Amino acid sequence: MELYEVGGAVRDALLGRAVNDRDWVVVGATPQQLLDAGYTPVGRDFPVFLHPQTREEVALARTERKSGRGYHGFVFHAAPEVTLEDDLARRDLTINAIARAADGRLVDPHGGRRDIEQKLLRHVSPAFAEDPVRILRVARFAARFTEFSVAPETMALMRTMVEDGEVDALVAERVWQELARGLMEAMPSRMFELLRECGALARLLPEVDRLWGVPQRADYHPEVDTGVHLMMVLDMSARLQAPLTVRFACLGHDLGKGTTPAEVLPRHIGHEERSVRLVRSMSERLRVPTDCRELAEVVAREHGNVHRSAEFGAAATVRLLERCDAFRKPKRFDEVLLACECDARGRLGYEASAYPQAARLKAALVAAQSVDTASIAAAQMELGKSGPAVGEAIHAARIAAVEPGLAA
Ligand SMILES: Nc1ccn([C@@H]2O[C@H](COP(=O)(O)OP(=O)(O)OP(=O)(O)O)[C@@H](O)[C@H]2O)c(=O)n1
Ligand SMILES: [Mg+2]
Repeated sequence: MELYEVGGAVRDALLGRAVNDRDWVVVGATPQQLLDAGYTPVGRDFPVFLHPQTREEVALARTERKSGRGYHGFVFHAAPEVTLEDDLARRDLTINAIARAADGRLVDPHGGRRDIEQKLLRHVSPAFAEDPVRILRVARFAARFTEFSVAPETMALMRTMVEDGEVDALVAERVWQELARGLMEAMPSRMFELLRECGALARLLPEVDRLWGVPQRADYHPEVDTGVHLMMVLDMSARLQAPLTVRFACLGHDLGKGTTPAEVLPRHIGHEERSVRLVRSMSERLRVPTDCRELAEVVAREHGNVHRSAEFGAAATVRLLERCDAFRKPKRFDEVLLACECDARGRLGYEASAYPQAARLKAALVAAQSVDTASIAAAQMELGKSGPAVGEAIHAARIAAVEPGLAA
């Protein structure tokens, strides 16, 4: 049997990028031979094994045939007579279909090196269409390899796949997995722009797709278009190295602007509440993890208030902190502020602006946290008061604690 390194690791090495996970393909072996050599099988029917020492993934060379729609219905054919070339031919992109033998020799039947030089994301063969997840993969590779463009024939194929309803059959988990990865790349906007271009965004995230063509007030938003603004906010979240929770909150914060009645435009009165509902339904549909979803809801609801908080007095400031649940979740509150900063700076001409609201609210939270809630509660109990009275006394003490700092 022969082992070849394949896929992302070979690509990334040729690109001069750091290599994280390595994938291998083995040719001329049976599953039993691998088991005898100490490899551990992954899953049941999938011809993938873990190397006895390195634990890296080693897959039997295989061909794939699709027997159904969406992400179900794959039939694998792995046998000792399947060649390396057969295996490379079933892969998604030419840059991902290069193999490296143990002696360093490259096997590159689809011009992967040429496409790396020309910075092109190009599909290997029409078999690309057998796996609709690949549309999302191309989009997230575009967000990562920001210099690369999608070959016109690959874009055309992606469009046809969308028209054929292929992305409608994708399961939520796979969509979220790819979206989450793309959000974490260097230029998330490129993922969404590509998905939009091939029509997949309208199928997968209609509430996001709808934002293009929706105007905003030019005095707040010189870029005017809501979709353009959203892309700037996402790229700002990458520039500020925000975690996934924050990037997802950025994605959701203005969804409500897509359902503003035409006669109100370019104003968006009450868009925050509409955003919250849309974030909620989108999160449910995609099975978005709870931490992402909860942060996104808070940011959707409160981002306007956080922006305006520069002019808030002590009482309004404490109410904002309480609505954000900042006392119980101070770390999450930092993320709320970071998402709001991305929103404020994700506007044409504001990219380098300061966001003093964040420091001001953080200082207010620290001041309000100094309030000794336990002894206030005890004192109220002593007076025979309970529940709401305790809450009011704590609230008042927090306002008093915040006041001096805001005046300074
Ligand atoms: N839907 C898919 C998934 C994977 N692959 C192939 O399997 C390899 C390994 O897959 P994976 O690790 O998911 O992607 P990488 O290309 O390694 O990218 P990453 O850096 O994100 O791991 C890919 O390079 C590609 O050749 C494919 O053709 N179609
Ligand atoms: Mg990989």
